[in-house]
Amino acid sequence: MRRIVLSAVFVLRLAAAVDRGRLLRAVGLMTVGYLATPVIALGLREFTEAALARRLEVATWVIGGVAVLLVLELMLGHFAHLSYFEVGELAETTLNEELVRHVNGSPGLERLDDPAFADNVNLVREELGNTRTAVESVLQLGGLALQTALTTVVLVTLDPRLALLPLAALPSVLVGRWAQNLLESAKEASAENTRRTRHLLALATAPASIKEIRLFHAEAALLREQDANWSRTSAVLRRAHLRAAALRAAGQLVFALAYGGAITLVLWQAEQGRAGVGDVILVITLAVQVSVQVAGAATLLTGLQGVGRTLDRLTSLRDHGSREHEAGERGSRKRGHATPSRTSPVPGAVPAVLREGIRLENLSFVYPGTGKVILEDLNLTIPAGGSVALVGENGAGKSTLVKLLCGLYQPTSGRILVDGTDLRDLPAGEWQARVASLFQDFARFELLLRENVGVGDVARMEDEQAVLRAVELARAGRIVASVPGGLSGLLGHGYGQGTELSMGQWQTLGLARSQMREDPLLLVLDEPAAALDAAAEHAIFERYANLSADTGRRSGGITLFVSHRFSTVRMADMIVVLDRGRVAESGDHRALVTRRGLYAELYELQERIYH
Ligand SMILES: Nc1ncnc2c1ncn2[C@@H]1O[C@H](COP(=O)(O)OP(=O)(O)OP(=O)(O)O)[C@@H](O)[C@H]1O
Repeated sequence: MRRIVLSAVFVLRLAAAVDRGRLLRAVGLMTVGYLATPVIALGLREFTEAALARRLEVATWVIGGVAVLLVLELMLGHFAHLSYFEVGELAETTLNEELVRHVNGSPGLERLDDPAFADNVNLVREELGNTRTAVESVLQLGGLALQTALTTVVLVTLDPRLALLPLAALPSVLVGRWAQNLLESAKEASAENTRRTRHLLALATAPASIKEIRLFHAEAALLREQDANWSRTSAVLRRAHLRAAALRAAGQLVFALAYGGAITLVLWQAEQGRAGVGDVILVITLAVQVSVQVAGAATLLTGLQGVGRTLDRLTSLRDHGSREHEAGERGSRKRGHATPSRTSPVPGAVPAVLREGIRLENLSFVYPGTGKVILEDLNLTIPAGGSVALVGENGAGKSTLVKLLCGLYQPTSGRILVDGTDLRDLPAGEWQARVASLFQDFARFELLLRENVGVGDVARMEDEQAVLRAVELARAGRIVASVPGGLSGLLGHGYGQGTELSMGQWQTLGLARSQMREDPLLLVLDEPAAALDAAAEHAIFERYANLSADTGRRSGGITLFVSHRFSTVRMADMIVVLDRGRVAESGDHRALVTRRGLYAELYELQERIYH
């Protein structure tokens, strides 16, 4: 019950914060509407008494009044709905924004690797839609409470024993909540199975997997697996539904007995001459209203219980963020954040121009929540203004190193020094503002083409010249020409009939995105040409080698790229070979070939295959 009360208070506060005026209007309209219902019952009693006594004029006036009240009840409900519906939408938008803040609330990705956090995010995303109706539920509950109170007063004026009628409705409410808890536990117990069933359905219908599924004729196997999953889930749910139905029936039985008792009591009083026919009609009408009110309240309470759970999850996301923040503060105090750096003019400030470069000192990394060492004791100096190629087998740790350099993860031990300052001591947001990137798993922003590219530098997203320059640098002009509407053309089928692009074209736009920031201190291109043909990749790297020399001269910026194609890798000023999380060797192409180590072996192997 405490959770429901807290949820109701939270929802009302949120609604008042987003639109106090609309909320008050809805409360006023609903109060009048809800109070009309018991008054209608009183009117019906007066009408019956007047009609039976042949006081036709009074009967006509009363029934006219009842008709007006009925219309008012419906109209006010309708107008109240218009108000609270909009307040509900605004409240949901506010909570959506809060969710987005929690997911993106830290510069790193660590929180998304925490399974509990990721699970909560998924559940909140699925359930947030329900909070839209929470404002309505809370107001309706308030209205029902008022209505029941007035109904009880009217019943008590007839016979104090009739006050037991609304009380007799309480067991069905309590039992209803118990039944709901049973259902929720069953849902939670089968949550993993339900998610698996949904995942299988998504696999069988998503454009990304459908080609392989069709060619492998895997749809029957997927359906069988989905059926088996669903049978397991539905067995658990069926048992819970049966028990919940039995409990609810028991609760309703108590009320049914009280309902029968109330009618019998008033009929007996009528027989004794202590109550009129109008009173009998009044009690029958009010008893029906009480049962409707109680059933309504039980449903609304169940809904609010669900909203309470969503809010609990949101709170746990919020707490997660605070804990992370406190841990970060403690960490930076421990490292003595205030110690002035030797090379950085302002302690903790991102340098405007990179002078020395980036140094890795005994850098090791383990993904949070896992025990596997991915990078181990890396020591490396990447000079300012140079281009670096990272090579190594699949799973060697190249992308992981890239993510660490971007400040998306913190080293488990060791340091990354930017011109001598520990990256952890630089404001993460400021560092990331000087990083331009294209990741292996680049995003397909299904937006306008201008936005898809411009998001690489949000401040200049609408600057057509800046976007065109980035397009030109990435050689994406032909894509712009082929999309109807050019820069203003919509991409993808995500929410409209935009132009669908090939994988290589999406990636080329990703490249353009990475060119939006001028003079980045670090440009990372993680297999930026995996979806491009060899000639296009070669041309792009040649261009980037020249560009990085330009950027290097201006800002000392480093261009770091990951590639498996050695014909392009050889252009880099420095090549770093990673082998199972360690630096196997580093140097320029000539030095590494002369060394006749792992690089020379892999290079010669590719040369033999492709020439
Ligand atoms: N978010 C993550 N959580 C846990 N482990 C991860 C995560 N991302 C990557 N790994 C693990 O880290 C290891 C290195 O992955 P990484 O992507 O850095 O390799 P890579 O050298 O870039 O490989 P590839 O050439 O295939 O892209 C892999 O074994 C992978 O399973």
